Amino acid sequence: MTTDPIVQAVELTKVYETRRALDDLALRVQPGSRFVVLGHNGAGKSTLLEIIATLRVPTSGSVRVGGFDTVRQPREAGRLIGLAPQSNALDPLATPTEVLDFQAVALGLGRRQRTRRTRDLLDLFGLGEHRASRVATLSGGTCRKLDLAVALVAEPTLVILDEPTTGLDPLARIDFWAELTRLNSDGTTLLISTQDLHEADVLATDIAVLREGRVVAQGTPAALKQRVGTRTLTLDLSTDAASAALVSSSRVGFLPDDHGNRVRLGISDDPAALRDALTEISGVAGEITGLHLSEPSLDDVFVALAAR
Ligand SMILES: Nc1ncnc2c1ncn2[C@@H]1O[C@H](COP(=O)(O)OP(=O)(O)OP(=O)(O)O)[C@@H](O)[C@H]1O
Repeated sequence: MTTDPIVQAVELTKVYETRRALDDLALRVQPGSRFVVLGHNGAGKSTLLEIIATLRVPTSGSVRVGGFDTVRQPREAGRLIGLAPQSNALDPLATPTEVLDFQAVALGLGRRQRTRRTRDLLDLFGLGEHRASRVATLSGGTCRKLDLAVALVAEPTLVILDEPTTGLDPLARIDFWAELTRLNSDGTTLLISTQDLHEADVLATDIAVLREGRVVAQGTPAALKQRVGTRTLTLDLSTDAASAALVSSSRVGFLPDDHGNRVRLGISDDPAALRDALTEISGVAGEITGLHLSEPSLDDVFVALAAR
């Protein structure tokens, strides 16, 4: 069964003066997914998210959100979207209660509705104890939760987050990822940009890898890893000399590692390749002191794509 995408970008191009930030880009985001746009600095992530969020106009091509064209029907499209921007745009002197209430006023909610919505969102993100503290005194993680709460005031079906965990410490990031997953489990679609491979791996149901304004790969994390990554066999030998001898004589392609006594081999499921690798390992000079097989990672995906 196919469902209509919540976001569909077609032949999307954005040129800033002479700089082509997006180049004939195509993208489909399915409802209910956690869709991560992954790319280095300058890949075009913010530009893409801002066009989808109706904040920028493309040079050519189009984006539809929930079927509404973001240029011709920005109000209709915008009603479906909650945006948590990249930079911290919160007023440092306001309290979380005031920040949320201000957003509710901007959306035209009545007083009773505003009070209820503010209270519910403070509860949802465990922000109750900070309700009357000034934003300037809150931790980075708490501010990011408040950013997310602001994006949710309008009860959007699509939440867009631009590099949401930049600057957070590891525990705050894990906590924030849990909030995002919980939010998504209620059916909200998440569209997230990041340059962090680990974040993409933890969060994404779908990933689009962006490079120089183009989608160079798209799929589930598992599919992307399978597509470009082979498993890696790591072997520790008792001496550096034994590992050097294996590397120089290897026919299956053992490579040296930073650790002098360690060698690595990219390995596939092909039975003949496996047999050849095992034959070489069994003939190794010296003792094998460690053996480890690791699954392909998103790092492998990135390295493979960067080499093309
Ligand atoms: N307002 C602008 N005027 C001119 N060039 C811009 C503008 N905004 C972005 N660019 C350029 O467009 C390209 C894409 O930028 P964008 O901010 O979309 O990338 P990004 O992947 O979000 O990068 P980052 O991770 O650093 O935020 C970059 O080369 C950037 O310098």
